[in-house]
Amino acid sequence: MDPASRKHEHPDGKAPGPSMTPGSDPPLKVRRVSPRKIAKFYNVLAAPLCERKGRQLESAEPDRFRFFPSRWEKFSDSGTDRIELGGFTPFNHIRGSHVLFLADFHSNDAVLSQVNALVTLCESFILSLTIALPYYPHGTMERVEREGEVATASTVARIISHLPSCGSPARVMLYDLHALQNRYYFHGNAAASLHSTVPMLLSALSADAARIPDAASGKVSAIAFPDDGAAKRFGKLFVQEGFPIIICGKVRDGDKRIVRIMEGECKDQHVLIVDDLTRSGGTLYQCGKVLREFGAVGVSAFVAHVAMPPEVCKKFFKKGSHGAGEYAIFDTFYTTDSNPIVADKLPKDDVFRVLDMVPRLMEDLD
Ligand SMILES: O=P(O)(O)OC[C@H]1O[C@@H](O)[C@H](O)[C@@H]1O
Repeated sequence: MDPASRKHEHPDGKAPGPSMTPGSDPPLKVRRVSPRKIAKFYNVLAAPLCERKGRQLESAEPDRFRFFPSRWEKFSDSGTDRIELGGFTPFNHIRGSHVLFLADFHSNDAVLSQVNALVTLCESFILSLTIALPYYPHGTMERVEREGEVATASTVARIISHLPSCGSPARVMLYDLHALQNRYYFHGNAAASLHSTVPMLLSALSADAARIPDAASGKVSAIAFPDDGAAKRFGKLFVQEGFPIIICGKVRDGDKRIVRIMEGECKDQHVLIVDDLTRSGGTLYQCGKVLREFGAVGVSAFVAHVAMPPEVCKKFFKKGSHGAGEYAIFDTFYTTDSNPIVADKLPKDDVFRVLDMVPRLMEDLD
C-alpha cells in the first residue's frame, strides 16, 4: 500500500469513505460507540441457597462481579435472624456501588430474612439495587377466588416496593412469571423486569440436536403446550425455531387433570411439552400420556420452575432406588435451577436435566 494513503486508513481497517480520500481534510471526529453493551460492575450478595450462583458469577467474570459471602444464622434463644452481610469482606466496600442480590423466596422465613438483609443493603449508600428472583413462588401459588382469601403475591411485592429508596427503584428480575399481571404489584421503590428461561432451553436443544440423529433416538422434533395459555405465551419462540406445535387442552377435575390434543400432529415425533412450572406433576404426566397414546415416539418435558415436593419428583424417576416411578414416561425432563430448594436436590443421573441460570442472568443483567 502507498504509504501516503496508509495514514488515511479507516480505524476499522475498512476502505476509506468518500470524505477520506487521500489529500482531503481529515474527517470530523465521530464518537464511535461499541456495539457490545457496557456492563456494570456489581457487588453480589446472595440468599443462602444462591451463594453457589454468587461464586459462579465471580469466577465467570471477575471484572464484572465481586461476591460478598454472608453469614445467615439465627439467635438460638429467639430464633430471630442473626445476619452479617459480607461477613468475610469489609462491608463498607459496598458503598457507592451497584449491588446485585440473588434472592430465593421459597418460604416465609426465607423471605423475612432476606427482607431484613435488603433493608440494610438499601441503607448502605449503594448506587443501585438489582434483585434477581428467578422464581417468584407467591406469584404462582395464589388463586384468590373468594372474598377473604389473601393475595400473598401482592403483600410480598408491597414489602419489596417499600424497601428504603437507594435513589432509583430496585430492579426485580423475574423469570417466566406465572401470572404476568403480578409484575404490576411492584411499584414505588421497586420495578419488575420480566425475562424468560426459554433461551436456555433452546440452547440445550440445539446442543442436543447436534449429537442426536432423529426423533426416534430422542431428538426433539415438535413442541406441545398443555393448554392454550402456555401456547400463547411460549409458542412464538418455538415457531421461530421451526418446530411444529401441538396444543392440548386441560380441564381440572378436583386433583385430576384431563388433557386432550386440540391442535397439531404428534405421530412419529419426539415431543417436548413446555410449561412454566410443575407442582403435582399431573399436567405434564397427563399430557405426556395422551401424546404417547397418539403415536409420539418419545416425550420429554420442560418447565421453567420445578416446584414439586420430593415425593412428586420421585414419580418421574426412570431408575430411582425403588425402580421407575409412576410418571416415568419421559425421556428427558429439562428444568432450571430457578428454585434451588427443589432443583439442587434432583438426581443428576436420572431423567432430570437441570439448566444453570447463571449464564442467562449474566446475559440479562445490564
Ligand atoms: O399439574 P401441576 O403440576 O400441579 O400444575 C402445573 C400447572 O398448573 C398451572 O397453573 C401451571 O401453569 C401448570 O400448567
